[in-house]
Amino acid sequence: MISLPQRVGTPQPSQLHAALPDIMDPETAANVPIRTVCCIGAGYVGGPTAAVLALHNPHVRVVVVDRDQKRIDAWKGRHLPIHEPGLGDVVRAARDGTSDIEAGTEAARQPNLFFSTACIETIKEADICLISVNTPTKLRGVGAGRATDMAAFEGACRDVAMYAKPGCILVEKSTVPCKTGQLIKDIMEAHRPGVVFPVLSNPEFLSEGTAVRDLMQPDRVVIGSESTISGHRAAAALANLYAAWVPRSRIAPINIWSSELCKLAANAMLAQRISSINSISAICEKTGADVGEIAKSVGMDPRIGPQFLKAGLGFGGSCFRKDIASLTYLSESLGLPEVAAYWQQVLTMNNFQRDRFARHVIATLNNSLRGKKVTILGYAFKKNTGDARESPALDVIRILLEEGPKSIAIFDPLCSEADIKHELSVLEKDFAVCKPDGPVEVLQDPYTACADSNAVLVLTDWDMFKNTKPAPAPTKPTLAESYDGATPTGVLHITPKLEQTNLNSKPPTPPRTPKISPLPADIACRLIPEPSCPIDCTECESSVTSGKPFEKDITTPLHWNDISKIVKEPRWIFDGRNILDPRAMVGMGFRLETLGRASMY
Ligand SMILES: NC(=O)C1=CN([C@@H]2O[C@H](COP(=O)(O)OP(=O)(O)OC[C@H]3O[C@@H](n4cnc5c(N)ncnc54)[C@H](O)[C@@H]3O)[C@@H](O)[C@H]2O)C=CC1
Ligand SMILES: O=C(O)[C@H]1O[C@H](OP(=O)(O)OP(=O)(O)OC[C@H]2O[C@@H](n3ccc(=O)[nH]c3=O)[C@H](O)[C@@H]2O)[C@H](O)[C@@H](O)[C@@H]1O
Repeated sequence: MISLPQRVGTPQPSQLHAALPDIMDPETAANVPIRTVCCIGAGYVGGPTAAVLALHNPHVRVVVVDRDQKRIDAWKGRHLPIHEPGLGDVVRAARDGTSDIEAGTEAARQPNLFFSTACIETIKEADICLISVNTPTKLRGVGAGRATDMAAFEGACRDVAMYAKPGCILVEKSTVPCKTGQLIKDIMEAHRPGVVFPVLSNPEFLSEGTAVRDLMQPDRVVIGSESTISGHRAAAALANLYAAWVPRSRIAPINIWSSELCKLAANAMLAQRISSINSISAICEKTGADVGEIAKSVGMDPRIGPQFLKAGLGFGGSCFRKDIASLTYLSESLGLPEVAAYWQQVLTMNNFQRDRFARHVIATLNNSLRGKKVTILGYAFKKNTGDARESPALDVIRILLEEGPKSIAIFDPLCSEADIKHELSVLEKDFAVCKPDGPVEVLQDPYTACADSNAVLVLTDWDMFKNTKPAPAPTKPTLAESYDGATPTGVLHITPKLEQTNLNSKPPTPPRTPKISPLPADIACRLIPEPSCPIDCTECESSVTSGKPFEKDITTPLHWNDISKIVKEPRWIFDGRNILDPRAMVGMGFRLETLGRASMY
């Protein structure tokens, strides 16, 4: 059990402390001018958040620091360390500045986004420090497997406590257990007794693959603060930075404990919907009901809504599982075992889903994988990201390996071979996994991966794997269909739609993706050209001299018809994401198994 501080959560300031300054009043923010922001942690949250913040606050210096030199170098270079639609342009505008259109008429934008490993020096200069370091699950010791490992977070707080200017605002951007604000105050007090460091909670709600859109047009920006004058002033200063592009009506000042807990609650509730529909999918398979039809009809009830009702292998990624684990641990620590058990069941159902999928594959292949090749199409935990962390594919592969397959070939359009192998290395204690000794091979070409395969498993919902009929394109792209994040004033670029696959012909190659940019047109047209990569750049997929773009191809549809000719009879396909059109697949000679439908194909 963890011992939580006994101080009571702060009541709503507006109700009890009429004399406190109004957080949403720009006048309040004027008391705390922000010139330098330090963002600690240059990962999936820190990098994009800092870039969007810098883009919209050109007069504020934003410095992202990380201990990982390689990551920082990547942020400074042409190949950013993470793939997010539109992110490259945002980083370029803020990091490199823009050129004048006509010298003398319009001033060029000066660079105001910087990346550095000089953590301490940057913290010393900062008016505000956003902590966006990793907060994974503890692997050993008290609470192992459930409690949050706060080592990185505490380390960052200590650095701020020791080196920041008095009055520097410390912001929890990482997802942390409820009451972490108190822990921070205790760390600050231990290192700098008597010095005021306002602490805010400002959880991040972005999703990978749509991070720039989510940051550009957030549903809400939650700012949790203490009910003190300094707390309110600090919250007003942070709100003011966001107000540069977010309508103030979408900025929600709340009490700090609510803010910390609302992040865990939001992730838990989203994950709960996925487990709920997945539980129904298991019933569907035994009854002849179709989970897709159920999700559609249930989601038409406006009280329920259609989102997060897609049945499949269950949720993966670095956050849902660990945040629910953290919530169950918190509940138990508070003496609420029933609450802990309730949320634990969401995780149990998630494991059940991928477990029964993998076991169904094995059962269908006559309960033996000896001498057989299995192909995994898609490793990323969802489409449009190269993030290989906590993918459902890992659990599926673990179960398949128990059956001693001849080989497992993996293809993912974006996840790097190194990242996939790093994830698979956790299996090494039980199996020799990767070649040359083990059976697993990561391949760059989906057709080579599928050749001579006894079963092809679709484990990520990549658009390029789909063969379903797209919805008719609207005359004007909606924001969701645009670059995945253009601002209303920005340049809208339409993501190419996949054409319907004719059963007997190759799907047409879509037109090359137009350049995608979330930037307003006047900035987009003034980006400073990036220097070419050196000819031997290891990050480039192909040499720049070949004339090919160096971005990985995530749009060219897979030619299922070609795959039907190279896999082994009876051409088993197991669709773990329900993205394949059964009739089209059967028409090409495949035998298709899906989740949430009785097996009839
Ligand atoms: N990945 C996502 O989509 C989202 C993540 N979150 C939360 O945001 C936090 C960060 O997540 P990610 O960005 O995915 O993590 P990440 O692992 O991609 O990045 C964290 C970075 O922090 C650096 N770091 C750790 N300790 C440091 C220190 N003391 N000084 C300087 N750098 C340090 C690491 O080197 C790493 O590069 C987590 O709490 C996560 O739960 C919240 C919303 C979305
Ligand atoms: O705290 C976080 O890290 C973030 O976690 C999720 O974002 P993310 O994990 O990037 O991606 P999601 O789109 O939520 O998908 C998570 C997993 O659920 C799966 N999923 C999603 C939706 C669905 O209907 N069915 C389903 O199986 C996805 O395939 C994926 O494996 C939340 O959506 C974000 O709001 C949150 O900020």
